[in-house]
Amino acid sequence: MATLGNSTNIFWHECPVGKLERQRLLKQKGCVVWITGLSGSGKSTLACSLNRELYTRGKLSYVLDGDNLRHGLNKDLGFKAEDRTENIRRVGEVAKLFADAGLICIASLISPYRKDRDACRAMLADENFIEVFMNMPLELCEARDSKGLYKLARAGKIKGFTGIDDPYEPPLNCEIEIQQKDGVCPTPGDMAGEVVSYLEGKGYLHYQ
Ligand SMILES: Nc1ncnc2c1ncn2[C@@H]1O[C@H](COP(=O)(O)OS(=O)(=O)O)[C@@H](OP(=O)(O)O)[C@H]1O
Ligand SMILES: Nc1ncnc2c1ncn2[C@@H]1O[C@H](COP(=O)(O)OP(=O)(O)O)[C@@H](O)[C@H]1O
Repeated sequence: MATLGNSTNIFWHECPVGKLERQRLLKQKGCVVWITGLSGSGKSTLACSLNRELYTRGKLSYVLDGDNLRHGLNKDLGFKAEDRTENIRRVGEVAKLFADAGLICIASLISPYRKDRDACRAMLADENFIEVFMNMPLELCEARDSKGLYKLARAGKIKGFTGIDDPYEPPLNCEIEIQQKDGVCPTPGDMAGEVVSYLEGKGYLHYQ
């Protein structure tokens, strides 16, 4: 019996089919690929490209995209610091469930605060949390401005916009960093390929 947060008198119920059996069934290992970076840095692009590449290889993955989750699970949250923290905590918990289900869970959120990302890492066995930093310059993200939000933020019409008047704390020890080479951004396929190579090398795409 335990007390956790506001929940009292609660018990953990173990099911007979466990993570190992699910992984054997799927012939892969469950993990979380956590993509962090500024708005417009290419998080959703990488998430979708990686999702497609894994599917092509017969591997099951699922994308948890920050923007999309704010249409449902997280629609009660805004962008002040405590809301972002709760947003990341919830997605971290959901991602943990997907990884436990045996899937390669791809979470793509700005997740601007280091302590929030580290808290998600701490929810999983360390090697099962693969942090991917979209290290793109603000100038590039702002020039892309695919949703017109940077323009609104610069005009003061959106307050607390990440990179403009709200902080982004880059990872200190991420597993993968995606950046421009000679001023050129890798293609979506190349970005996905880099993550697939990492997963392959660490044995996530097989189960023996
Ligand atoms: N104030 C402010 N700051 C940053 N982003 C904003 C803001 N207001 C709205 N948006 C839009 O919300 C998307 C980011 O949602 P996330 O859930 O990923 O953000 S966070 O991780 O909680 O910081 C983000 O989507 P992406 O561009 O895909 O990153 C924006 O479209
Ligand atoms: N590697 C890339 N090469 C060229 N354009 C890209 C690349 N990644 C993203 N983009 C473009 O940049 C814009 C923002 O990408 P998006 O994936 O929506 O970023 P985020 O999810 O981080 O906000 C989109 O118009 C997208 O097509």
